Amino acid sequence: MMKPIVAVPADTRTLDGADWHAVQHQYVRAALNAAGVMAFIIPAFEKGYDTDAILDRVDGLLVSGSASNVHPSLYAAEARESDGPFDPARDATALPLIRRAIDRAIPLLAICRGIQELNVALGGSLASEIHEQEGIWDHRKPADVDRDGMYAIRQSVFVKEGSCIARIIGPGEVLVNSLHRQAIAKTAPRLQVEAIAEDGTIEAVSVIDAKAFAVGVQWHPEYWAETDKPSNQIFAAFGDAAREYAANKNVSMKVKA
Ligand SMILES: N[C@@H](CCC(=O)NCCCC(=O)O)C(=O)O
Repeated sequence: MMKPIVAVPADTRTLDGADWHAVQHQYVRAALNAAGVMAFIIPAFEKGYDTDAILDRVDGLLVSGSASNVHPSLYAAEARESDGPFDPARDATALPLIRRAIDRAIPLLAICRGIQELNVALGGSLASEIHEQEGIWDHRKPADVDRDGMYAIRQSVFVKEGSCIARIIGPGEVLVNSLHRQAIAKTAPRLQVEAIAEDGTIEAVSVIDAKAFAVGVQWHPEYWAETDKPSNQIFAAFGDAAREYAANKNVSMKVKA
C-alpha cells in the first residue's frame, strides 16, 4: 500500500532577509518514522486557497506547534502586544483546513499551537501568559537549554478514563513536555477535554462525534515520537487512521471508476 500523505500547514518565517514557508523537522520526521506517513507542507496564505482542493489530495492533517500565537481577533478578543508574535497567514491556512478535515472525516492531529487553532476554529477561546494566573504552573519552554532540554519530558498530565487519548496511551498519569504560554480558556462546544495538567490546564481534547481520528494535544509528542512510548502511540494511531482513510478512499475511487 502506498504511504498516506498528510498536509502540514506551514508557518511564515523571515530568514536571511527572505520570506519562507516553514515546518520544523521534528514534525515531518515523526510523521514519517512514527506514523509512517509522508508530510506535504502547505504554504501559508491569507487568501486564495481552495481548502477542499488541498484536502482532496491528502489522507490526514497534521497541525504543528509554533512560537507564534493565534490572532485574538479570531476568538473575539483584543490583541495586546504580549499576545504576539502573530502569523495571520498560518491562521488563515490552518483554521479552514481544520474545519473541513473534521467535516470530511479526514484524520486530524493538532499539536500545541494546533490544539489552540482547533479550539478557536470550533468556536473556543484562548488565555495568554497563563503562568501569570494564580495557581497556574509555568508551561513555557525552559530557557538556556538546548533543544532536547526545551522538549524534556517534565510534566504530569492526567488522561481521562474512556477518552480517545486513553484508548491510545491509556488513562491516568502520563509524563509529557511543555512549551506554551497560551492555553484553552473557553472550550469549543464540539470539543471534549481528554487530559488536564495538575494545575487544571487543558492538555488534550477530541472532537465530539468525530467521524474520524480528531485529537489535539497541548504537549509535543512529535519530538520524542521514536523513543517515548506515549508519543509513539499517538503518532502510530494517527498513521493508522490515515492508512484507513486512504484505503477507503481508494476503494470508493475504484467503485466510481
Ligand atoms: N505559541 C503558542 C503555542 C506554543 C507552541 O506551539 N510551542 C512550540 C514551541 C516551538 C518553538 O518555540 O520552537 C503558545 O505559546 O501557547
